[in-house]
Amino acid sequence: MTDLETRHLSREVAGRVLVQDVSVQVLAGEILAIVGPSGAGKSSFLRLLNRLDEPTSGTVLLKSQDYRSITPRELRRRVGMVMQTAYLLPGTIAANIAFGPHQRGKMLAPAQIEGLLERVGLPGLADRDVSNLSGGEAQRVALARTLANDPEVLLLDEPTSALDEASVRGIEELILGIVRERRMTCLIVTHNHAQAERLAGRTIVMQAGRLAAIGPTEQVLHAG
Ligand SMILES: Nc1ncnc2c1ncn2[C@@H]1O[C@H](COP(=O)(O)OP(=O)(O)OP(=O)(O)O)[C@@H](O)[C@H]1O
Repeated sequence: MTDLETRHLSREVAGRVLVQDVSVQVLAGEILAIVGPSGAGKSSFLRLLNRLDEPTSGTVLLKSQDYRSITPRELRRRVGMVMQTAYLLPGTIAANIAFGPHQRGKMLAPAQIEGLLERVGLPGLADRDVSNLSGGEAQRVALARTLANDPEVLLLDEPTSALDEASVRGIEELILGIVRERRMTCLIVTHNHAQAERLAGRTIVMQAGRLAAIGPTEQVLHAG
């Protein structure tokens, strides 16, 4: 089943085309990698998918529904995003995780917060202040914070590129496990081809804002 579809998605800023006519269908439970040279528009493309940026033309369908008919807040709940560096709010880990649901008037019980922390490998750390977390721990909190919103789609923008090699593998395992368990749809921007091969069944190559290739990861990355 197609969970997320882009139709002729384009974004132009000041006469410059950042994303050009990208049409792609992503299936429920699928991890799709987005690779390509620096400046190819990978992050720009991802940011269109939860309307952090507005497309100039084209649209996105979420479970066949045009995303322009979904309020931005609801859209961002359903389409969660984790960036290269975790932008956490000052305070405790628990407060960060409770933030999204709280904004929608929903209080998370301590047991729910602990359940999320256990899932991301940080049991018992609810009361820890986020100011002294390692990069890997902060990314785990960012993932838990996103999962607290119960999203259907997970957007990951270079989620491990700021981490040391040991943390990278841990976060990759976590992503694979979570996507499998929750049958989420996941798009991950990565410059690391080995990572794309470890995580993604299919891969998109972007070049100069366009979709230059799409297909099974190994096939796409070893073509030409
Ligand atoms: N808001 C903006 N206004 C103008 N130009 C922008 C804006 N955001 C990004 N760009 C430009 O658009 C191009 C695509 O940027 P983008 O960050 O999407 O590429 P990328 O493929 O993710 O690159 P990288 O791998 O280096 O992160 C770049 O040339 C960038 O400078």
